[in-house]
Amino acid sequence: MSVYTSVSTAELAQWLQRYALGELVELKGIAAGITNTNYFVTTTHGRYVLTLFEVLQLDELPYFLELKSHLARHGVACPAPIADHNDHFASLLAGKPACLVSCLDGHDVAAPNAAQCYAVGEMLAQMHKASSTFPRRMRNPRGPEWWSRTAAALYPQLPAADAASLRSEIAFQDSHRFDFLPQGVIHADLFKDNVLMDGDRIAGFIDFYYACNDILLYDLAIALNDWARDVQGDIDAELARAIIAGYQSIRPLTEEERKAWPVMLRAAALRFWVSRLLDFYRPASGEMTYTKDPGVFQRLLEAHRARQDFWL
Ligand SMILES: Nc1ncnc2c1ncn2[C@@H]1O[C@H](COP(=O)(O)OP(=O)(O)O)[C@@H](O)[C@H]1O
Ligand SMILES: N[C@@H](CCOP(=O)(O)O)C(=O)O
Repeated sequence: MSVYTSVSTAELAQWLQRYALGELVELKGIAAGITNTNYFVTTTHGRYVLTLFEVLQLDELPYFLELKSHLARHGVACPAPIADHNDHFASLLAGKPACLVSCLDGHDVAAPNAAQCYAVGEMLAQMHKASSTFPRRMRNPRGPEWWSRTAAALYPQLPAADAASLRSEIAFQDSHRFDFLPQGVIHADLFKDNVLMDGDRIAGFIDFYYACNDILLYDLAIALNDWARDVQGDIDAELARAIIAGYQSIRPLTEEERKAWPVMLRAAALRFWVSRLLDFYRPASGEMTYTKDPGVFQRLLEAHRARQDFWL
């Protein structure tokens, strides 16, 4: 149950007075989620999601909340943050930075079909286009400098063959930088559990807290590596083609992006292999995460290395 910070109805009713949302009717904890505390909040005006941030500080929130607001304003499916009477999206509640966003219909899907993959690709391209006018910037906290530094700290703990494989991929990625490719705001973690689906329609992208400015193609690679992965852990060609086709229906890839695509798929697998290794070997004390299997992305990376056809 991911309710780390308890909020009483009295405390919330008092806090809600800073909004034009009516009176509190119901407060219900949300079991899903890993990092933050989430509640469904029903008021006399409607239904919202309350997030209490367990890691991010109040002054770190504007990029993420203003990005969601910008995207929602442009019709991208994502929760819209609600502003209070001071025109702020976030303030302290129960000692934690907290915000309210619109509540979306839909659920995450564990085994998507091709139509759902197409819809995710299409919405991702819409997000990339809509964020081109977003004025704030955020560097990627988990880019090449981070994965090199993190891997260096992990090598002594890894089995020798895994360390060698990781070293060789980092060297390969270092020799293939693509800073000249189209850049913009990327979600950077568009896994299946970060998209709410209503049938084949996208109800909304959620969990924007790795969003940053980076290479757009890299975001498509991150999404494909999760959405199109089959139960054996390799990529299902039909689902891969669907997500790429959905993306290109809105933003066709350039010739340079098509050339970079195989390397980008490997970079996207590397990033999550390293973060899962970090969680596995160095769980931060008191960190409230469930360890996910790093081997999933190690095997996917090895499959990408051996591949000839990349579904373009
Ligand atoms: N705007 C929303 N509308 C409906 N449900 C939401 C919304 N935001 C989050 N949820 C629900 O809360 C769960 C946890 O949200 P998530 O952002 O993944 O949390 P965490 O930041 O803790 O990982 C989601 O799986 C979803 O069920
Ligand atoms: N989608 C990632 C995990 C994202 O990080 P978290 O901090 O939200 O757990 C993965 O599956 O590795």
